[in-house]
Amino acid sequence: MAKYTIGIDYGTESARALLLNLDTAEEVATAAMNYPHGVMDERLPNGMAIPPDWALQHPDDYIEVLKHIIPEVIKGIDKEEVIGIGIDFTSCTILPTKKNGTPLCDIDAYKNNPHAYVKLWKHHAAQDEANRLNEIARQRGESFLERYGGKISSEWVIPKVWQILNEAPEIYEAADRIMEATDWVIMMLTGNEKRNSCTAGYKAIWSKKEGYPSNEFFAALDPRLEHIVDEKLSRELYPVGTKAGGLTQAMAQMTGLKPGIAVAVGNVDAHVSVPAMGVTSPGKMVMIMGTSICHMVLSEQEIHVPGICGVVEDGIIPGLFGYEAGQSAVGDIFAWFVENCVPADYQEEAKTRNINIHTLLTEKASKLKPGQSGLLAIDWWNGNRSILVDADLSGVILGMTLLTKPEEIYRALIEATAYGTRTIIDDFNEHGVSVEELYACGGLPEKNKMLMQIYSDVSGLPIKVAKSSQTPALGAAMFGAVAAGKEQGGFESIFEAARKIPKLKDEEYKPIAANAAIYERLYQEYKTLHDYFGRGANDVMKRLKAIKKSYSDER
Ligand SMILES: Nc1ncnc2c1ncn2[C@@H]1O[C@H](COP(=O)(O)OP(=O)(O)O)[C@@H](O)[C@H]1O
Ligand SMILES: O=C(CO)[C@@H](O)[C@@H](O)COP(=O)(O)O
Repeated sequence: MAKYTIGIDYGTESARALLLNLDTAEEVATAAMNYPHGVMDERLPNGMAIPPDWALQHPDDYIEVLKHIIPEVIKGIDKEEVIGIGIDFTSCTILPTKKNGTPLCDIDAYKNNPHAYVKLWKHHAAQDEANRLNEIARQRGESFLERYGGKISSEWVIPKVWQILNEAPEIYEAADRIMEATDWVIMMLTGNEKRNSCTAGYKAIWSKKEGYPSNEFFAALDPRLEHIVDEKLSRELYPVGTKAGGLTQAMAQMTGLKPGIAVAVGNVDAHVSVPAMGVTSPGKMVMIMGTSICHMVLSEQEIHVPGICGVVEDGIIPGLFGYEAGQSAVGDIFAWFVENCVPADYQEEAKTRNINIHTLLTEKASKLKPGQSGLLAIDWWNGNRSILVDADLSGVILGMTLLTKPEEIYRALIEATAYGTRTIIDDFNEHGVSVEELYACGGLPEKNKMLMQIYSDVSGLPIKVAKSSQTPALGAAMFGAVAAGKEQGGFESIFEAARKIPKLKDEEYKPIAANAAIYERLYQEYKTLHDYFGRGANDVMKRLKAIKKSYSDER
């Protein structure tokens, strides 16, 4: 009898399911569904306006998608053959719930309060709280700061929860639990609150050696936060690959699966992608390239690298220190350009030729040489995650003239994101976490070869590409097989899974020397601007943002 597992990848706009044949390593079927409520960044379901920099989701969507995508991938196989499920999620994505897991936004008394909903990873409205947290942590000499590159991001658990407390204390009070969405879905699937140590490590300031920050630290932030860990989070955490429990009868009925099959503890999209590319050793950076990019590296040592998102022992692969850095907008910047800045004759040409605007712009941009447009951009359309860790920074395009063409701007934006990645690679190398090769997965490597060549030219490194178009879902399915265990037909460890399952494409991108030489000069210019706008020499971006905010405060 064949053995299968299912991986579910919860992305920003949609969830994807993948059915993996454990004997042949074949991805038998995939299915995707957009979240019915999408990303709520302007209005709540009742039409109420949401302030700027917010990004919410509806937790009911996470269950709704399962009703459709799981039955779709298991069509045609015997459900007895599916032995496990793993999931991965965008993170840090959190929600307030009652003790039994009921989300507060599903309770009439709270459904009109935006703080009762899921705060998506790219909710950037807790920057004030993050700034205060960092200030207080620095004053107190808190050792945890170093593990997180010197700063805690506004995207993470504590700033987000503190924002709830500041702006909606009644929601903080009513929440018995504040959960990562990945742990919440696992609770819904198994009935068990078994939280994973990966999200706690990267997003909630927990470490295997030191645990959470002390209650005194939380009290120094706000006396009402003193017992946040025991009252709203949990000190009981389980390493990735652990079985969280068996699939409940109700969920089995809803999805068409067999009750009791193994469900792995929750995981994160970027982190599951590392073994899903076959990477289980140092020196190789895995880039998950889509709306944003996450940069993941392993090392045998714990080194404090400034500006990264974090280093967590066992956070990606057991026995190694897992490093994460990232850019909070990449594909999203190109999407913004396509939606807002493309003239009618380009739209018309794309329509006549039946190609999408990205393809048209890329075709035109491919004819340009590095530096030929005279443009240089900074990629901070959604703030800067690494290495400045500042959501209040914004984008720049420099060098525009009356002759500047859309494809020149499009290429400059792609180059800007490549410089952002180069800054991160240099930061790791300079601090002793070596990056010698790049491994790429996600939507962008599939969609844009020019972009991949630019990344190789700008970084000066070769790039290998995943064969799977659903690498996170594949990784989640691999962890599902580890949770099921060898006896059930799964795997003994994630190392065994990473040896047997992943495949790479034959094509590999290699730097083109002539391009790399010009990009080196352009990158030096980027670095000068990066430090000028990003390190306090000129805080114009923050001043502009403050003026902009004064309008929304008036409302
Ligand atoms: N041909 C293209 N070239 C560059 N970017 C593209 C192209 N087509 C789509 N995109 C961008 O890819 C992103 C989606 O990437 P994908 O990996 O599919 O999504 P996600 O990050 O949500 O998993 C969008 O932000 C979109 O703007
Ligand atoms: O930050 C993380 C992982 O730590 C990601 O979940 C976040 O960047 C969202 O990724 P996507 O762009 O939705 O693939």
